[in-house]
Amino acid sequence: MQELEKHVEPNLADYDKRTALHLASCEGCTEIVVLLLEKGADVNSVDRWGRTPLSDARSFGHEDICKILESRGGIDPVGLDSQTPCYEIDYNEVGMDGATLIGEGAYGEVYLVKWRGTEVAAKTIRSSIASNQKVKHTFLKELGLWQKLRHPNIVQFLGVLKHSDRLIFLTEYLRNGSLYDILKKKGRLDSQTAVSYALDIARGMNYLHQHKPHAIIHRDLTPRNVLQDESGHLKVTDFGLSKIAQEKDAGYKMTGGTGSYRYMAPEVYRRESYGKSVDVFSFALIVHEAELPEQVADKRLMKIPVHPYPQFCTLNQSRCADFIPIWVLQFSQKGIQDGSDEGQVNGFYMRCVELARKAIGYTSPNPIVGCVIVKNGRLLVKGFTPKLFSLRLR
Ligand SMILES: Nc1ncnc2c1ncn2[C@@H]1O[C@H](COP(=O)(O)OP(=O)(O)OP(=O)(O)O)[C@@H](O)[C@H]1O
Repeated sequence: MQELEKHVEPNLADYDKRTALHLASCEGCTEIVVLLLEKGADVNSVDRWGRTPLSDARSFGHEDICKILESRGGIDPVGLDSQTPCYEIDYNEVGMDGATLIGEGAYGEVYLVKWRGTEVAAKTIRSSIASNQKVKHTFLKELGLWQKLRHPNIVQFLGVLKHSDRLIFLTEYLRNGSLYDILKKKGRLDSQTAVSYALDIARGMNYLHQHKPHAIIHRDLTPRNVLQDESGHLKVTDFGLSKIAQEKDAGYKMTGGTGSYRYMAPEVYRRESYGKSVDVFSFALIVHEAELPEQVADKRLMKIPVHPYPQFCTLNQSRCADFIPIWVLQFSQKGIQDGSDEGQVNGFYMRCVELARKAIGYTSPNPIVGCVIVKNGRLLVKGFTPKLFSLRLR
């Protein structure tokens, strides 16, 4: 303190590039941490091992100092590799006893709970999944990545519950449910709504694909993983978690019933190498499902069988990018016999097939989802009629 009073530079570092703030954070000297920050110490000074003062405060369990550093913009770049990479929330702060069950997915149940006076969603992970240490580590790593993301079309991650015998994490709560629920209720969407939804999803996905230093690939983009907020906007959730399904002995069973396979690019469930285009594949299928003509949505879409593995039509055996879900192809070949305008419906499906084909065959490093939203302020999805899909952005 005396040295600081004598105007000694607060960011002075030793041979290992460790500053006074690193030391005070390790030692749990709260007052000195506050003083150093007041005197202009760099909250994110990085030592020889890549650790910031926040990394040190976390390692030594000085929670009050962590809060101070975080409130000043402190980050923990090594956090992802530590045992608990996620922001932790005390179990006792969350009223799990009065929780309301919202739904259940492949990972476990989802509850509506209150945390600090706010309604949030608590996602519980089955013990058959979380009891495998390797799987749990992968899970926490994915959540650690999720917690760093901030975007209006991405569901906000809040933290992991500590002092809980189960693995539970909190996200913001979206009271309008999923796009799956919306499509089930409405059957089909008018073109303006479909475009606006497509834009929301595209914006969220574009943010994930532009993530640095590596793109975040969703791998399991489905209408169930797109939720709607009170204002009607859509947000993407659960990205990266399908990696768990790829862990050996993960205890994870992808729910054919929820239809994940229907939207999943073949490369993913076949565990082949893949890139951003697998999300474009899913995006394309969701967009044309949302925009199906009414008669098709009512009489055909609901009858699409859910396969444990979808049947795929091979156009060219050598490349998995040439697979098209058979139901898209069947519709395009058979047409509709229920007194509808056959030519029109056939034409629509041909465009769907074309779009799916383009999406899965897309190999350029430029994210096609990004292209969708930026072209001259208009939404352009090739394969759909420009009239429907080039409405002005809001
Ligand atoms: N943050 C949230 N806010 C509101 N409802 C949510 C939230 N997260 C999930 N839900 C709802 O909880 C239910 C279960 O969600 P969950 O993500 O566990 O599984 P899923 O996505 O339906 O299926 P799968 O695990 O096979 O992808 C869904 O009906 C979903 O709408």
